Amino acid sequence: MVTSSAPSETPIIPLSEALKQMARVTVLGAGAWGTALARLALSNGNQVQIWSRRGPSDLKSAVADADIVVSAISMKGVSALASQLQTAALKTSTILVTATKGLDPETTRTPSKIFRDTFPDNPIVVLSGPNLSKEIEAQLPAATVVASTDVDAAARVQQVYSSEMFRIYTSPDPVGAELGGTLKNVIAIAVGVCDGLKLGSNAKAALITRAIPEMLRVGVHMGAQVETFYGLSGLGDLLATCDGTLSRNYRVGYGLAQGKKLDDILAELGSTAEGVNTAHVLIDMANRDGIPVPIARQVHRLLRGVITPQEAVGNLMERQLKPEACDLRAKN
Ligand SMILES: NC(=O)C1=CN([C@@H]2O[C@H](COP(=O)(O)OP(=O)(O)OC[C@H]3O[C@@H](n4cnc5c(N)ncnc54)[C@H](O)[C@@H]3O)[C@@H](O)[C@H]2O)C=CC1
Ligand SMILES: O=C(CO)COP(=O)(O)O
Repeated sequence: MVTSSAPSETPIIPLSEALKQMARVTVLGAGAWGTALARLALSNGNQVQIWSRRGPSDLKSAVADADIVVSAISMKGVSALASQLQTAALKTSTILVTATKGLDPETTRTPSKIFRDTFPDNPIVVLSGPNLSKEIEAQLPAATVVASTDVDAAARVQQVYSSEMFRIYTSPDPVGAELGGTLKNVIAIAVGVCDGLKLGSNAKAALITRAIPEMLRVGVHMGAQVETFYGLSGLGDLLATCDGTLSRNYRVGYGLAQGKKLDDILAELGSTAEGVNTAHVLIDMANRDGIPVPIARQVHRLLRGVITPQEAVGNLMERQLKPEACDLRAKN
């Protein structure tokens, strides 16, 4: 039997009881992830509707009665969507869940920060973890994190989404949870290059491991908690996304290593690979604030066509020698 809730001193609620408290859920975005999140909520007995910018329903009526609004659109649309939602006069009791993994190109804000700035009175929850949508749609077991500074809102989303096939943990660190999911996309591009060049298991292990201090440096700089990066939304998502061809970001790197053009790879994918935009935003931030991100920097140069995949590998291998110890304030 699946149970909700976490610490041992809190009462354990049988899932069947939790499901009686069904919610009205509106999912924004009918792409791969929005569709999967709508299905998960529906199969738990919730009342679900899905809104998409090209669909027939208007946003205002789609969110009017919602207890929970889940935003699962690409990063490029989040800022405009938040403004549209403001016009739609969202109720302040509505829980806003963001499932997007990206950074705003104009402001470097995460989606939860955009929603927080636009809706200061609404509970904001981040949903993030190792959740390749194809596996979720195939009803394979998965786990994720719902993170919020509002403990009750996180618990409510946990209850609405938890099932025998989708295990949900709460966290008090929304920024850490969404940054883990966002930053690993850039690393997945690097790992795709590594595999595409057939550099072997040693190189891949080194790349993934060295990515962790890099992600931590950015995370700490942006106000995230270190331990979050060692959980499902950090290390967990990094491993899932770097595992192979189910990840679109990995496929971007793999294609580049095969000599394909970025535009052709993206056209072939036909869906979102957030790591491309994230690399640009991240490097702007790293340059501005002096954050060392050596792997992301090589990915960025490769995406811009300034270096070849082989040169990216050489540039990483030939950096100045140093101790391994992970200094979060390292200068190189
Ligand atoms: N597919 C997956 O396995 C997972 C995806 N995510 C994240 O979810 C987000 C969406 O990804 P997918 O659904 O896979 O991508 P997708 O490419 O399948 O769908 C993107 C969706 O965003 C909408 N959209 C794009 N620009 C928009 C705009 N300007 N205004 C309104 N809507 C807009 C599209 O109409 C579409 O519904 C990304 O940030 C991704 O990193 C997170 C976890 C898993
Ligand atoms: O975030 C994801 C899995 O957790 C999806 O990864 P991709 O966007 O690389 O397909």
